[in-house]
Amino acid sequence: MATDSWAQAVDQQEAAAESISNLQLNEKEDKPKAEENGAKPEGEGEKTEEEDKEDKAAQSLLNKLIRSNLVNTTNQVEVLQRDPNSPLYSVKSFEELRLKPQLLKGVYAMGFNRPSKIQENALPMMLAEPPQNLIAQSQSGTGKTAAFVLAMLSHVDPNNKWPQCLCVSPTYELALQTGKVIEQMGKFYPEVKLMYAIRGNKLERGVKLQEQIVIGTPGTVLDWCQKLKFIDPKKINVFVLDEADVMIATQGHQDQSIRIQRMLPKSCQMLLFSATFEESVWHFATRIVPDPNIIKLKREEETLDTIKQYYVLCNNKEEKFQALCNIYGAITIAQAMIFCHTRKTAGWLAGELSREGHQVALLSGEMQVEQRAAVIDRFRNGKEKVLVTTNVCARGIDVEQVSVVINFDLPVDKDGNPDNETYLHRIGRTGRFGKRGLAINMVDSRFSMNVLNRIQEHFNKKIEKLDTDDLDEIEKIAN
Ligand SMILES: Nc1ncnc2c1ncn2[C@@H]1O[C@H](COP(=O)(O)OP(=O)(O)OP(=O)(O)O)[C@@H](O)[C@H]1O
Repeated sequence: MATDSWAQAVDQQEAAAESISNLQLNEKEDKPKAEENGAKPEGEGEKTEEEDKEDKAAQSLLNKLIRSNLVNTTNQVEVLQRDPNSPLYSVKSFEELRLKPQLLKGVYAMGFNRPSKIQENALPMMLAEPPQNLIAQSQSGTGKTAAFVLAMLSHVDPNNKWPQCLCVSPTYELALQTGKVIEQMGKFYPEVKLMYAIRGNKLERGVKLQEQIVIGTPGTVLDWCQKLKFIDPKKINVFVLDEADVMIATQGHQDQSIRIQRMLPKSCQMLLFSATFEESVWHFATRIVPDPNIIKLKREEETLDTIKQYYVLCNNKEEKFQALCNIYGAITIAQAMIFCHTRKTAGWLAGELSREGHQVALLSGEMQVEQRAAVIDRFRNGKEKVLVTTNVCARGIDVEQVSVVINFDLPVDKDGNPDNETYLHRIGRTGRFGKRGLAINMVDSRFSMNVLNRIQEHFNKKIEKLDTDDLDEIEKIAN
């Protein structure tokens, strides 16, 4: 998807300060032919699900909405200190951090008993005197937000009635989510006030903010510092840039963030967080954060080792549906996720399945993020047994109890090449959920057979053929 259209989407969203649904723009009619053949979607200016995938901001928000606790990982944190000779502190308890009592109370009230893996190292660095700069990368749900919120709250002086901490987030909704964490953690520290620098928030000219923490989107924060002078950037002593990987998807946001950073004093502590760390994020991070300490926590690797993989040969989507019914008729499936390439197929399939009497949940790109979060929640709680979805909606979402994954359409990128990474995400398991699983791929054309073969080669794991007209054969795969 072109960066420009994404940028435009974000700008519109900020301007309207409305719901996240504005991010799902202008979907035109799907092209049924391409979809039925399993061929790659052709699109001139058409926004397909694969392009929606780029919608990282919505994905990130979805993850936040459905996450109720920390993501566990057995990987070790990697720490690169700016000064390798200085001792490396890590803490195993929040007491060791000598937090203000009202903050410690806030942390415990949130149900945190001990620092998360990334917090063990990040918190001592962020709270050190003199302040240290930090670039931290770890997947969503590992405790980054809680860490920098605690650092901001620790560094403000509530007696000073001006902004001292500035936090920029890629979208209005993400800023609000972080704001909620600030409010929760600062519950017993009511002297500290928070202000949202987002486009819908209009202040009178000439006002000087009295709130100690300002959180907002880059464009508005820049305006408030530069043009409108609501904030004196020279008095900021902590600058946080959150979700750097989402931020850089918009060129405008990158430039604005850099311009904000340049207005801040040299002594200001700079902190940058990202869920991923590709080259472009790294390049941006080093422009925002001089002399950084670096903390990285690797994602847990997914593997196909404990998964039995099959494919079924069909001619069209009706046959694929029939094959699915045969599978359901032969084996007991507690919960399954079924992936389709387009919203249209997903909608059709969900309808057919519920006509067959299945309790089906449908996740679709035109749903608002909050609605999607609610659907995932219901499915997780077992209220529905089948979740039909396109890739974009379910990306990065772990539903531990799902034992069967069906690729009604195989994952391909926008050029029609196999999307191995997505295949692994859908089907693979991390060590944590090391249960055995079953994956069934529907093949309905020479094109999709070719995709399947290439996926097989890529992972060097055999995908067995399954005859869904043979009930005995299907029964065997469940054992
Ligand atoms: N030390 C902790 N103990 C228990 N729960 C924690 C701790 N730190 C954070 N959490 C909780 O874990 C979840 C994820 O934390 P947090 O949002 O800080 O992670 P993140 O890495 O910023 O992820 P995201 O970018 O998706 O928000 C939240 O529900 C948060 O309340």
